[in-house]
Amino acid sequence: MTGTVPDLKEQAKKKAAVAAVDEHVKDGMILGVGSGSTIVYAVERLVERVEQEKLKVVCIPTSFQAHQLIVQNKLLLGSLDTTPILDCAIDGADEVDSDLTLIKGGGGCQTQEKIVASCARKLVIVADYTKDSKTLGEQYKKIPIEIIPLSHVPVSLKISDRFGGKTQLRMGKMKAGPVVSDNGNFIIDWFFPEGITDWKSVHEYIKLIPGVVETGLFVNMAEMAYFGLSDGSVKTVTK
Ligand SMILES: O=C[C@H](O)[C@H](O)[C@H](O)COP(=O)(O)O
Repeated sequence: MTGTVPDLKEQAKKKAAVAAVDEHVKDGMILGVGSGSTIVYAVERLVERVEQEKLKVVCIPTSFQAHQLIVQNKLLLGSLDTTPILDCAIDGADEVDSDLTLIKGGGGCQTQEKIVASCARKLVIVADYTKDSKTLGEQYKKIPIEIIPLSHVPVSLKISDRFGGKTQLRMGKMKAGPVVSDNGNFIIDWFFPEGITDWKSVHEYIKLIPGVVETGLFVNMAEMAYFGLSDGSVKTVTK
């Protein structure tokens, strides 16, 4: 059986990504391109459709990774400077609750992802079945928070004093020292305690702590989520 579970998960990511690109991408649109492993499948499908249907789609990246995917696949690269209003953004998530509140930033990209999503008429999430939860924390136990480097100790203290739980400065795997985001900042992972329900207030409180750049909580932003399931089907949830 070893090896079949990861394959199922990859298939589920791909199914969700293909379904979302097929339903939401239209000729002439400005599209936000998210970050992470699921979005790679969305870009693959986008490339197929652009080639087959001769679509003109301007792509706005949400990270260095997304920028590279767009450039390497010879898609049309745009920016928020020239196109600050997007028709749609397609992105992954680390966990999605039944209200479509999201945890994002497992790859440290939540700040640019949130900026791009905030400029889009709709945010569509693509994910596999392991991300589909009733409440946040069922599967993913932490909120990634991007911070200005010198603030990591006071920000961590303020979060754990107010809400409990435990914070951890994200450390590099190949790099000595902390992970540095695409914006030159650090990431704190906050392992939150059980029982939190008002994620909007949590986000607002943390966001106002000096030094915090952005949280990985996306509240009232996603309009629709596509989850690839283990049986090969796709579940959609609409706000
Ligand atoms: O920082 C990373 C992003 O928020 C990703 O969209 C998120 O971590 C989901 O990534 P994946 O599709 O690899 O699970």
